Amino acid sequence: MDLIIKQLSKHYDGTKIFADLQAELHSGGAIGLLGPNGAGKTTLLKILTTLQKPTHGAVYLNGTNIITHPKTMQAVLGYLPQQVPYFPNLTAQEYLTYLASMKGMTKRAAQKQIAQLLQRVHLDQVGQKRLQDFSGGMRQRVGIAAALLNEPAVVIADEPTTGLDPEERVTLRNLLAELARDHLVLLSTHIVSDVEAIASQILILHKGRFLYQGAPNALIQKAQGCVWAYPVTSELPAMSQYLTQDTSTLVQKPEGIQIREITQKPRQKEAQQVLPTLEEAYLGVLKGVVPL
Ligand SMILES: Nc1ncnc2c1ncn2[C@@H]1O[C@H](COP(=O)(O)OP(=O)(O)OP(=O)(O)O)[C@@H](O)[C@H]1O
Repeated sequence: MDLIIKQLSKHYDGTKIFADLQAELHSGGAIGLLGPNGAGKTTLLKILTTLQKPTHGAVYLNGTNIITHPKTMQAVLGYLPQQVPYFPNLTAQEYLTYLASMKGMTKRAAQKQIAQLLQRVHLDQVGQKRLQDFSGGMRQRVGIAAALLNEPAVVIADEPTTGLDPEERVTLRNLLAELARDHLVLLSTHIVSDVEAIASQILILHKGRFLYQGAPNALIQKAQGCVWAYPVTSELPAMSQYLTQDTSTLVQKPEGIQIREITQKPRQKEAQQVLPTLEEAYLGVLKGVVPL
């Protein structure tokens, strides 16, 4: 599966959200769309899912423009929206059966597929429980099962891990990673560790354009020389003096406390260059410190 984005722009009431976006997305490894709050990730995903029209531009799915031929995308799409529709009184099984009938599946096909999907998202033991008794992570997994009804080839998930505890987040992203083996999986997030764990390609959307697209490790390489660390000896309450810039973080190490700074010119003489994390590389891109 190939999804090609060509000169895509979106304006709301004359305000530009993004302009002239270009990208080539291929199946085989999840694709992470990263960007701060308000960058336009949801707007872009809604255009890719054909829920919204762009102001200009085209998106080709295996060569067909889905802006002019939305059914081409709708026929192969599984979408996990930011807010999974919530029917508290339905059991997981009832909810999925209802959605399957909306998608025109026969009762028999639906029953078989729902049983398989509940197993795939590790909810087969609780299929008869009401959604009101599910945790946030379990509801997100019901959302994934719903997105996978009718065996879509493209899965698009909008901030799927937001609000989940660390264990639920790992379960969900492992599920997305597994799906990415045989689906085109695109997920948006502002949480770098989500894409770090599963994405083979990342797109960074900021100030209306893609600042970076490529492999996560290539971004880390670009950020070499932009992250510096130095030890500090003060007690924790006095640390705030080192953290006055939003490019600095405090890190607890077995040997003591370190300040890590994203900059080309460290302020402290004793600072040593260190290997950037993906999160630091991402922040460095947003702040214009990492040369692209
Ligand atoms: N229907 C709309 N009309 C006008 N402006 C809108 C509309 N929908 C979104 N916007 C604006 O577009 C910008 C991008 O919003 P969007 O929800 O796409 O960002 P996002 O990256 O998904 O953010 P978040 O991570 O907070 O969900 C925001 O400034 C938002 O206020």
